[in-house]
Amino acid sequence: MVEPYSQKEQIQQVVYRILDANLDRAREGLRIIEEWCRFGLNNAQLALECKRLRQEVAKWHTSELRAARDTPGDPGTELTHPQEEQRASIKSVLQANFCRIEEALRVLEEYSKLYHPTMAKACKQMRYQVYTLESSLMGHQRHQLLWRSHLYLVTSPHETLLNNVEAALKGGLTLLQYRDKTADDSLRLEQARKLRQLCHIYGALFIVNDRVDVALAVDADGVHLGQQDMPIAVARQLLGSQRLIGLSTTNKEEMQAAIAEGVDYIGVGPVYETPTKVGKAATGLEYVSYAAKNCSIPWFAIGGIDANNINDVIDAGAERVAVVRSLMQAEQPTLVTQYLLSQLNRIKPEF
Ligand SMILES: Cc1ncc(COP(=O)(O)OP(=O)(O)O)c(N)n1
Ligand SMILES: Cc1ncsc1CCOP(=O)(O)O
Ligand SMILES: [Mg+2]
Repeated sequence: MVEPYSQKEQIQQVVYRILDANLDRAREGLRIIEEWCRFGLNNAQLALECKRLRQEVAKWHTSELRAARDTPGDPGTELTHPQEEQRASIKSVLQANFCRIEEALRVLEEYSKLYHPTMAKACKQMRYQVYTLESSLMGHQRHQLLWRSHLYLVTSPHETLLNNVEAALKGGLTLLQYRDKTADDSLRLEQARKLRQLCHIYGALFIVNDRVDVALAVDADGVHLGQQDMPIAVARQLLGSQRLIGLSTTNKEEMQAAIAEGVDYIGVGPVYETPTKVGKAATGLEYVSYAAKNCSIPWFAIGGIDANNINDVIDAGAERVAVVRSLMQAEQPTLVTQYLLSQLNRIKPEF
């Protein structure tokens, strides 16, 4: 006759099942992240780190734990949240899976204290390593998208702000800056949050003008600073290495200083005088040509650029432009976005 499990043994079986399920969960999540690093980013270093973590997790997946598995008796297999059935972008897939791995490692850490204290310590360490991996990967994604972005919409206050931005996103915009010099902070935060959410859905980068605190509060991808704003070194300390910092420049000295200070991109202009930035002298196309020859980081020509003159700016060497009025005041922002992008993507003849 088979002896029934004692209460202690029953609890041990439950702990083993929890450990078994969460070891699987952590490995699966890591594999999902690894596939993106490998095939999506072609980044061997990040893929290798995922693989190393996967193998470290697997080391703890002993036959004793596997033997406790009881899939038919698990009421959790049928439980899914509607959000799990659809994801808006690769970013959401990655974020959801990082969350899954981190939760699984936290569960492993707590329950393995009842099983193997060394395993608990190892899981804690792995959780911190996954946080580091997450921030490197998200930083990498941001930089890749920044380099791929050729049109940058800087917003101005507008009654239909969200609609205009969404229309531009529909036209292929991948980089947005929230700029409002007069709103009070509660409106600023509310709008920043909504815009960030919109950008998230469309897989676009979201940058906040001037305000590092607002950028952090809404988990923006970065901040855009001017020459009179917070020093870059202080902003970098607050934002960390994985978020983007842009800086406005009007001449070659400012450009070289910005590169030396480690900003991720610069604004080049105002190329033309503009009512959006009253009193700021135009740099002209000369500075655009200088940037084309000398700037090693992404740069955006800005100031008075529209569908009529974009080709002059492109001919002066610009591959990326930033606009306010051209899109914020457009009747059909989707069409204008598509037009500006088509001009920026036009193949230049090689001489
Ligand atoms: C892409 C880009 N370039 C330049 C600016 C101007 O920034 P700044 O000089 O700080 O002026 P304000 O925008 O704060 O008035 C920008 N915002 N974006
Ligand atoms: C914020 C800023 N910085 C330099 S020019 C400019 C405004 C550009 O606005 P517009 O595209 O409407 O001329
Ligand atoms: Mg500023």
